[in-house]
Amino acid sequence: MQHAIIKVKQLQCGYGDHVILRDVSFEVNKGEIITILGGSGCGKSTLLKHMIGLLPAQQGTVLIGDEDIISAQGEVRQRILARIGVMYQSGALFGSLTVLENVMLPLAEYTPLNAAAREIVARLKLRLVGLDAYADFLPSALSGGMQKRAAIARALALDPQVLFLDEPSAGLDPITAAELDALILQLAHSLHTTFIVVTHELASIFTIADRAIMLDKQAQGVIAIGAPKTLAADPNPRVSDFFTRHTY
Ligand SMILES: Nc1ncnc2c1ncn2[C@@H]1O[C@H](COP(=O)(O)OP(=O)(O)OP(=O)(O)O)[C@@H](O)[C@H]1O
Repeated sequence: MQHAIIKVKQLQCGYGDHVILRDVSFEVNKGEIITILGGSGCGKSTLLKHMIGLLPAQQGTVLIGDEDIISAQGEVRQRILARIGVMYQSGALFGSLTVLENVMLPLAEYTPLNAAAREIVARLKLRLVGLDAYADFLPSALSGGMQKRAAIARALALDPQVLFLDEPSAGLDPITAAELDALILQLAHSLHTTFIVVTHELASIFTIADRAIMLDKQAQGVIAIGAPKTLAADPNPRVSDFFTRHTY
């Protein structure tokens, strides 16, 4: 039986009174890789930011496990946040800290581990993403693809059940982007982590996604959910045209 680890229910999100997405409802099963798709400005990042509790929802709930990240406060909120890892589009590594120190940061913030234990855990995460030899480098000394891997290692620091990635292949060449896809698949299979990935990249979508959620600016919401192959053959052209790069 499938076990939903995330349940988004009638979520309405936006900024202030301005609504970007309405009535968004879907579930994500444990271990699934879900991609969030849609044209520029349709609200992919906005949805992601609501799902990680960074922005207040106008309506609805986002259950992670059985707890609502939207309304959670204090200790409950911290507990939910410790269950998720996030990689932002830019990678957002601290430039003045080494790669190892970057990965150790969440461990200092959320765990009682001492410095020696934090280092052991952080080195393990760097090994998982193939960067163990680069622990003492500053992020600026790494290539774009390696910076993304380091950011994923940091997002993995707390052994999250769910990893959110915002456009992980942005700015990468196709070969490096494909290597990152392979890493995502490897992590999903070996750690059974659930992935929610915002991406425009068709190659990535077909490679990694079990299911895709398509948002639409005009509809202000979800217009399709399903396996990429199914969406590519959807009778609604607003869905299938995304896969053939048809423009309006
Ligand atoms: N901080 C903000 N305040 C007000 N409006 C915002 C803010 N951030 C984004 N928006 C608006 O919300 C809408 C959705 O933006 P969002 O960045 O979520 O789209 P997206 O699908 O991720 O786009 P892209 O693919 O271009 O990154 C856009 O119209 C954008 O102008």
